[in-house]
Formats: sequence, C-alpha cells, structure tokens
Amino acid sequence: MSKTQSHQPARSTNIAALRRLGAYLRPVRGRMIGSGTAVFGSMICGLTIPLLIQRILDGPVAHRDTTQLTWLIITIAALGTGEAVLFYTRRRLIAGPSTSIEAQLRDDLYHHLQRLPIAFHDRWQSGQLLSRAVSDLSTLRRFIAFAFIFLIVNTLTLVVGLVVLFVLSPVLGIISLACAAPLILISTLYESKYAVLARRAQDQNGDLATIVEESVLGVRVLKAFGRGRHLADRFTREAKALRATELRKVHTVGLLWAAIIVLPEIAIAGQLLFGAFAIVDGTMTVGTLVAGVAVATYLRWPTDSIGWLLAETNQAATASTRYWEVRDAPVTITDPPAPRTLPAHARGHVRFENVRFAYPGTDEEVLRGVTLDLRPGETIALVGATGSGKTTLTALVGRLADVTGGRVTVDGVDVRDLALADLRSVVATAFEEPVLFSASVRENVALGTTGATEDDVRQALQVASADFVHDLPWGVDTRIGEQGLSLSGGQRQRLALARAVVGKPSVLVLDDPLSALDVHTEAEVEHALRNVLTDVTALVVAHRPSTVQLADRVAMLADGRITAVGSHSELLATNEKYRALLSTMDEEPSEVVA
Ligand SMILES: Nc1ncnc2c1ncn2[C@@H]1O[C@H](COP(=O)(O)OP(=O)(O)OP(=O)(O)O)[C@@H](O)[C@H]1O
Repeated sequence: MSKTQSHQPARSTNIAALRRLGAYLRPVRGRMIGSGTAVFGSMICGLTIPLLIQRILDGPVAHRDTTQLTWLIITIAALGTGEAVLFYTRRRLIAGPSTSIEAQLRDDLYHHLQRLPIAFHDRWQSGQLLSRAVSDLSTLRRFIAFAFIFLIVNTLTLVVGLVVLFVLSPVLGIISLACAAPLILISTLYESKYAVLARRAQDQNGDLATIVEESVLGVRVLKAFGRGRHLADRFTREAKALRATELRKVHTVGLLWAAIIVLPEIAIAGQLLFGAFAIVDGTMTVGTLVAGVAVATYLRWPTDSIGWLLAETNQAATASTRYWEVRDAPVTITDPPAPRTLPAHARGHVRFENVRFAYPGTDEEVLRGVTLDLRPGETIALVGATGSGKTTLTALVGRLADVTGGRVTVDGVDVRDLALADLRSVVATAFEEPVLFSASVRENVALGTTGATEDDVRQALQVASADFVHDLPWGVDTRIGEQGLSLSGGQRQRLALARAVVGKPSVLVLDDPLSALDVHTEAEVEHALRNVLTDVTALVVAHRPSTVQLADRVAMLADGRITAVGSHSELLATNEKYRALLSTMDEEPSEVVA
C-alpha cells in the first residue's frame, strides 16, 4: 500500500483486476484447457465407478450370476487407473504455464517499477512493493494452477453428478441438491467476509515486510541510538495485528468447514433413510441406493470445495488488484513523441528558465521561478538553507522529476524534448548517499553508461582518484555493496563519482559529495572532484564551505528563487545573507576565503 492508509477496493474492481490477467493466460490457453479437460475426465471416471457398482449389485450379485463380473471389475480398475493418470496429467500440463505466467508478471512489475518516477517511490513503502512482487504473485500462481481450473471443473462435476443422481432416483437427487444449495450459499456468504480479511492480511504482510527491511537497512542507526528495542516493539505490535487477522481468517474458515462437514452427512443420512424404505417397498434396488450414496459421497469434494475455491479466487482477485495498483501507476517521465537531438558536440550549456516545481499532491511550490545560467565548462555551487529546494532543483536537469512551470534547457533544447537515453548520456547525476550495488567494482562503475568498456572504467576510476580499487583483493573484480566488501565513505563517494563520469557526460549534477565525510576522507574526495569537474559543466549542491571552494561561481537559493549569484569572495564581501548562511555551515567562513 502507499504510505497513506490501505483501502478495500470494491468487489467488482477485484474481479475486473482478475480478468485483466487474461492477457497473460492467452498464450498458454491450450495447456490450460488440456489441464481442465484432464481433470474433468478424471472426475467423470470417478463418477462412472458407482454406476458399475450398481450394475454388479443389481446384476451378478442379485442374480447370483458371475458371467459379467470379470469385465465389470476390469472396467472399474481401468477407470480407477484412468482417474489417477488424468489427475497426474493435469499437474504436468499446468506446472509450466503457471510458473511462467508468475515469472512474466513479476518481470513486467519489475520493469514498470524501474520506469516509474521517483515521486512514486517516495510515496510507496518498499515492503509493500516487495510483498506484491513476492507473495501476491505466488497467490496468483496458485490460483492459475489450481483454484481457477478446479472452480470450473468442480462446478461441472457437481452438475453432472446431480444429473446422474436424478437419473438414478429423483428423490436421491433432490436430497443431495437440498444439501448442496445451502452449502454453496453459506460458502459464498463466508467467502465475502473472508475477502475483507484476506486483503487486510495481505496489506499487513506488506507493512511487516517494510519494518523488517527498514530495520535491516537502518541497523547501524538503530544500534547507535540503542533504538533496536523500539523497532522490535513496533514489529511485535504489527505481527500481533497480522496474527489477529489470520486468526479471524481461520475462525471464518472454521465455521465454514463445520457447515461443509455437517450438511453432506445429513444428506447421506436422508438418502439412506429414504433408500432403505424404498428397498423394503420394492421401489428401489440395493444397487441404486449404493450407487446413489457413492455418487453423493463422490460429490462431497466438488461441493465442499466451492466455498474454499471461491475464497481462493477472492484472495487471487485481491492479489491481482494489489498488483495492478502498481502496474497502473503512470509513468509520467517518458520520451517525447518526436525527440529532438542535441548538437553533435554537446557543450553542456544548462539554463533554468523561470523554473517552478511543486511535489505531486502538494499545493505549495518548492521552486517559484528559478532562473540560472550555467556556462559551458563552469562549476556552480548551489547553496541555501536546509529544505530550500537544492536537491529538488538538481533532480530537474536529468529529469528525475519534471518542472511544473518554466523549463530547463541543455544547449538550448528543453530537456523534456530529448529522448531520456540521450539526455542521460549527457547529464550524469551523483547523489549525496553513494549507493553501491551487490556487484563488482567494475559493474558498479559501468552502471553509469551503456556499453562502458574496460578502458572507460579504468579512466573513470583514475579521474575519480579511486586507485584504491587496485589494492582490493580482486581489483576491479572485487564484489562490493551489501553482499560484498565494505568500503569507507570516501571510497564509496569516489566510486559514485567514477560512475558519474564513466559515460563522459558534458553536464554533472552532484548532490554534495563531500557532506557526511570526515576531514581526511573529504580531502581525498575533494581531490577527486577537482579532476572530475574539469571539462564539464557542473551544478554542485554545497553543504560545506569546502565544496563551495571547488566552484567558479556560487548561486544562492532562498524562497524558491536564486537570490544571488557570484564568486564566493564577491558574495562573502557583499551579501549579508550569504555570510549568515555560511556561518551555519560546518566550517567557519574565514577558513574558506579563496
Ligand atoms: N517527495 C517529496 N514530497 C513532498 N515534499 C518534498 C519531497 N521531497 C522534498 N520535499 C520538500 O521540498 C522541500 C525542499 O526539499 P529539498 O530536499 O530539495 O531541500 P534541500 O535544500 O536539498 O535540503 P537539504 O539541504 O536539507 O538537503 C522541503 O520542504 C522538503 O520537505
């Protein structure tokens, strides 16, 4: 669910969501029909056996004549074998398609998540996305492989079985029907109650996954502040809530099963009562009564299962609603219909022209008319109070978000008129928190561009002063990130810089790469930055005076606008607000006077 509250979609919405899976079923419909036919055939074999028992009892047994007994017994054995073989065939036919549909759904979800804007990920808890990608899709696989087919086949078997019963004896048929009808009614009523609980449990599962994920990712913070207990308590509370929902689910299903067990037994008792009197009266044979009771017993599974299969269908419908909620989230940052191209030799001239920006779902604008010109090759440091919109502004150049007013241009072309791949080959972004993936150093750096060669990676590492990688146990092949070797903050930053420059961009956007580093590490990264910033146009968010020092000019952001632009020393000499701002930064302004 989104970071806002969960909700219970209408039943029709759930069913419509389930129907949308049809597109995924179409390619494998042959196998699905084969699987359904196999299981129906298996049930027909099972239903035929009581009729042969009737023939044996009313023929060879009643007339003490065994001439036809052998072929009747052989036919029963053949039908029994056929029932088993066909049941096995169902499983063989459906296993491949159901798992491939699950894989395809998961693949499409993953690709969609990659294309969704940052604004979507800001709103959604990752645990909710995880539970949709894992447990909801498993529910859908189970539905496709099992409940979907059995719901159809069991209903058909029930109809055929009741017809057989009516043919054997209309009264036996009526008794079975009188039991099956309320049973299906009760099942359906319970099933809608169950659906509400199923959705709640699925959402609670997602919330629980979020807590686990957050506490694993934030384990250092929790330990440092001794707050592990706090999150553990929250986990226990959420887990208890989930347990309560699961118990209510069990209670609901338990009541359903009580009805499922008692009603067919009553029907069989009724059939025996009627049959016994009818046999005594001579209006029914023993064979007919035994066959009738055998058919009624055979119909117990198709009857009993309908409610449960409907509950499974509902659970699958809920899972599919949750799946489509993510898949339907609009990809708002897309390629334009007719992309323009940049001049052959991109110069990296970036202009913000009266740029306005408000986050989705908020009325208040963070940026209210930012105008700034970054000349080709120059480095501009962006300073401003915390929360003034610096990070927001940097996101607009590489279209991690789109302006809500005005425009951003690169070499005179509105960034929204460029194909995203073209734009991002020219504009590279490095973030304040250098994220490394569980992969080799080489793969982490090469992630910065498509088709990076060995030489590109080597050069990028050199530019970013990341020579330390050659001293790692396996050099650039050393696995880093969560499942690999831990690196220091400064080392991580330099790899993030190498990733930013590997595609030789003409524009670099850096969200303060020096913040959160200690003095020694800062010096290493600063050295790297000086290399990186030659020959590119750069917009660098500065939280520290030492970052400001790297820039040719400084732009100050306040009240959603650029309120001053100039060299560091100019601003320091002439702008009171700039001096005040610098004094709130980590170091004293006097230390950084150029
Ligand atoms: N996803 C979001 N949804 C809504 N508002 C947001 C979102 N991200 C940031 N904001 C708000 O936008 C404003 C600007 O945030 P931004 O992160 O751009 O500031 P900043 O100048 O980079 O801050 P800092 O110096 O602390 O990093 C803040 O008021 C912030 O609360």
